[in-house]
Amino acid sequence: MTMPADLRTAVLPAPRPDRPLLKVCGLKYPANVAAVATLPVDMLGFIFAPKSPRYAPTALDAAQLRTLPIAKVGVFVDEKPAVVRRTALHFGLTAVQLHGQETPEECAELAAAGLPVLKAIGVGEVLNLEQLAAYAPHCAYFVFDTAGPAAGGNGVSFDWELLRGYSLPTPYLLAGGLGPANAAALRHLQLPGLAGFDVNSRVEQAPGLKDTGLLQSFIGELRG
Ligand SMILES: O=C(O)c1ccccc1N[C@@H]1O[C@H](COP(=O)(O)O)[C@@H](O)[C@H]1O
Repeated sequence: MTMPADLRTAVLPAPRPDRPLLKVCGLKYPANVAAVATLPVDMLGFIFAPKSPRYAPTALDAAQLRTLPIAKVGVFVDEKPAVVRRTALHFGLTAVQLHGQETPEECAELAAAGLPVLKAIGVGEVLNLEQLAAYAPHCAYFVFDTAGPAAGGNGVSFDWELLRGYSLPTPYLLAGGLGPANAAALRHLQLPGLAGFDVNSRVEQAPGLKDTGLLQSFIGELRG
């Protein structure tokens, strides 16, 4: 099942030379989705992992998402590719973020079906870049997130210097505990391959409910 082009309401943004991309992840309430979509952000993320407190499908409005003219990224954890494709079609997702132990072959299968893949990589005290090479040809972006007790949304940052030696051609979003507390550091952060930032639990009032005021001040501080 290939994603029909006419059901896609947005394309996944490419890295920009003038500023870092910003993805706001973990949305679920339609009014909050609409409010965040008016901010100068590049991608919205929706969690389709049942164990997450940000699990979105029961609250989301599929018709709203299908027509929202912004890139929409569905986040899945070790989900069957057929289910990922069906969900993407139903909600009009632009791309999928695979946040579990998915293989390069699974990434390749979804990319071949017309769904750009963001592969999340949990980073601990070391980062094995050699293991990532097999994913690189099939992924639009990597998402480097802190390894932790939950698959994602742990709200904790890792040592970004681990990415200083990054040399793969795939750009990446930095994730893990990003928000107002580290906006100033992010503003000056320069790392090879860094395309932008992914914010989630540090910019919300409650799981799945983003704080638009906090986001506005974060964006202001990030972009100056
Ligand atoms: O947010 C979740 O609940 C979640 C659940 C399962 C997979 C991924 C999830 N979120 C992703 O986690 C990172 C970092 O989030 P945080 O800033 O540390 O809260 C982010 O990429 C989300 O996409």
